Amino acid sequence: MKTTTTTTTTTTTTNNNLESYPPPFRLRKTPPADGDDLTESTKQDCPIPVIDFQCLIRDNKEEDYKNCDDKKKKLGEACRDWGVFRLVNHGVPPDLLNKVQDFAREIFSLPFETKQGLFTTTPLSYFWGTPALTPSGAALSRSPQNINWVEGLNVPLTQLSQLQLQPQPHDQHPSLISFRLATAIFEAMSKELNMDLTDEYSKPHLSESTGFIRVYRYPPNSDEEEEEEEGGENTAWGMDVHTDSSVLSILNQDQVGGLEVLKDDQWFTVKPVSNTLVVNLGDMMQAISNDEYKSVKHRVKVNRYKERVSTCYFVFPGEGSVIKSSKYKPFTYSDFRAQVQQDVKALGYKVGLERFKITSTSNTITEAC
Ligand SMILES: O=C(O)CCC(=O)C(=O)O
Ligand SMILES: [Fe+2]
Repeated sequence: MKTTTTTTTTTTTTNNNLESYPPPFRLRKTPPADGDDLTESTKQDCPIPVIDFQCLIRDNKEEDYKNCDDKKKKLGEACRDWGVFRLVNHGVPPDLLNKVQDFAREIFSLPFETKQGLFTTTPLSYFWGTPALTPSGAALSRSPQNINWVEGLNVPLTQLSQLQLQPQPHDQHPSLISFRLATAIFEAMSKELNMDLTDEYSKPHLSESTGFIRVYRYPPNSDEEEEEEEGGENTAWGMDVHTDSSVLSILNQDQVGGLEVLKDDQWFTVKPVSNTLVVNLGDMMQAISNDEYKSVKHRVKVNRYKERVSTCYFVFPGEGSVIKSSKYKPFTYSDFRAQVQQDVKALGYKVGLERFKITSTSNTITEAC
């Protein structure tokens, strides 16, 4: 079934500036003449749950908004059944979201060699071919056969103010807006889970200091040879199937589409809808909720003709805050991150929460293989 898609002010174009891409990504293909060049998946219906942010915050203030009750219930269902939802009425000025993306687009459009050398003196780090980075922002290496069709910019939330974004009034600063939004969503979830936020362990579940913002650019891929080999299917992945390590990941995507989430062994496209954000629950949220909520498996497909840009804010617990859960042995976020880094280096993939799971027979860590 075909559904209508609203368009944003941010334009998405076929890139003629091929030298801005990392060399393996410099493929070019002209979009079909009828202009119908979005992926098939962006034309499908989108069943991802929709959550009204205004209702979540009203509920936190203990006000009696009867018509919000259903929406609160919906939050619980979204977190339990999907691990992802679309957030509407989120209150983040669209101008600000566009500014961040436009700023990143300008940097992405610089020649590849310039981007590689530019960031020794700025808080930004540039990476490509993998989204797996060390804590200092360097890309973990990948084999050439296994590169992700993506390049990105990473900036710690605490250093965002050093970037030359257009000046904002103090309380409108992107880092403050991002953290406030994440905190409000987390509080609504904690309430839905009947978690006691006055508990000494609960407070540092979200920290401003460990969060980072990433902007990704996914170059188009329409490699004819790959298409023939795979019977017409485009085999390049912007991002392979994974779960986020975060508590929450808040995502703003442009109109190209390609993000897919897994539910009950079925893949669903998260259709781009302007002025909405996508909230993914990450591994930390799954652990904090004793596996009641789930960390959503997701992946990113690349478009054949158009590059895609997305911005993502990842929010984590404080480095040393202990995650206590009935399902996992206590661990800190830094323990978790170190384990992920070790697994990616040694095995080529993240094992994740399984590493910390309490097994039924013993309290030892479950081995990956
Ligand atoms: O670009 C996207 O839509 C998703 C990015 C993502 O999944 C990630 O960075 O973990
Ligand atoms: Fe992700």
